[in-house]
Amino acid sequence: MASSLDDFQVVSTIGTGSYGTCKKIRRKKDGKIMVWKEMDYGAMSEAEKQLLVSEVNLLRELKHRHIVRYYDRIIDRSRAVIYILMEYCQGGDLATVIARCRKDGTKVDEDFAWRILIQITLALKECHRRKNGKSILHRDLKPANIFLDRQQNVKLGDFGLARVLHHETSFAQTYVGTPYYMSPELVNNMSYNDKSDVWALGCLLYELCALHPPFIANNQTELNRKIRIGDYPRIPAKYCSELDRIVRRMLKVEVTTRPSINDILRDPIVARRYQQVE
Ligand SMILES: CNC(=O)c1c(C)[nH]c(/C=C2\C(=O)Nc3ccc(Cl)cc32)c1C
Repeated sequence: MASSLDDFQVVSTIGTGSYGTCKKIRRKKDGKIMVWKEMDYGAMSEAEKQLLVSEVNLLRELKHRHIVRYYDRIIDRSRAVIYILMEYCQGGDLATVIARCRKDGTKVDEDFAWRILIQITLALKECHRRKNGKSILHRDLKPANIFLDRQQNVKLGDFGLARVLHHETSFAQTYVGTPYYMSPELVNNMSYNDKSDVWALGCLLYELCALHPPFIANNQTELNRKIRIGDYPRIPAKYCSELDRIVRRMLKVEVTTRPSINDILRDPIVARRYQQVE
């Protein structure tokens, strides 16, 4: 039976972004804690609304232990708002973890970094696995879209909708984030592909260790130049050379020499760590 707004009680607001607002909610019938993401589609064109519907339908297909579970959607046509109901991740997001480490002057444990690498790689493997010809590329991999459940398992969230939100006429086009994770092929106006997610994963791992992205600049032109060159300092010395080597593989400027998600999982170092993490 389809959900309705009256089936839920809002507990608190847990995040806001260019897309809308995230709220912690409780289902009245059984007390189950969930999250809904409220998105105002009133300013969207018909094409964008169609894209939003197809993206949300794709979310329904993604059932994986390292992907934030999609449960349902509620459409309030009177207010032109869609509510996307998803799994609650008690550990919050990785952006908050990194900000806390920066504030406290601490670093994340190496084991945690390996767990993030392996579990997000497994999530991306599921997304890149072709489903009736449709590959679900994430397009917006960043610390704020990586979540932790109560058992510190890692979950990839906030899917696909990036294509709608970054659409040229979309209300969310007021781009709030600097695209630190933009791949060289995107800087060169080539198409997004599954190795662009690998580049973004490399940037994410680098930022998790160094507490800042690999490529930083004061303006887009300078950032694009640095990304094209692909030059950046090693991750902090406290992290082993094996982790540094994996990050360097993912940050290969040339797409053809950059590993695929399956190449990463086949890497002997990752395979050995995989046994410890899963
Ligand atoms: C400080 N962060 C939090 O307290 C927090 C917690 C405990 N959960 C979240 C966010 C989500 C959460 O718990 N489940 C989610 C599913 C999709 C999206 Cl886009 C976000 C979430 C956040 C931002």
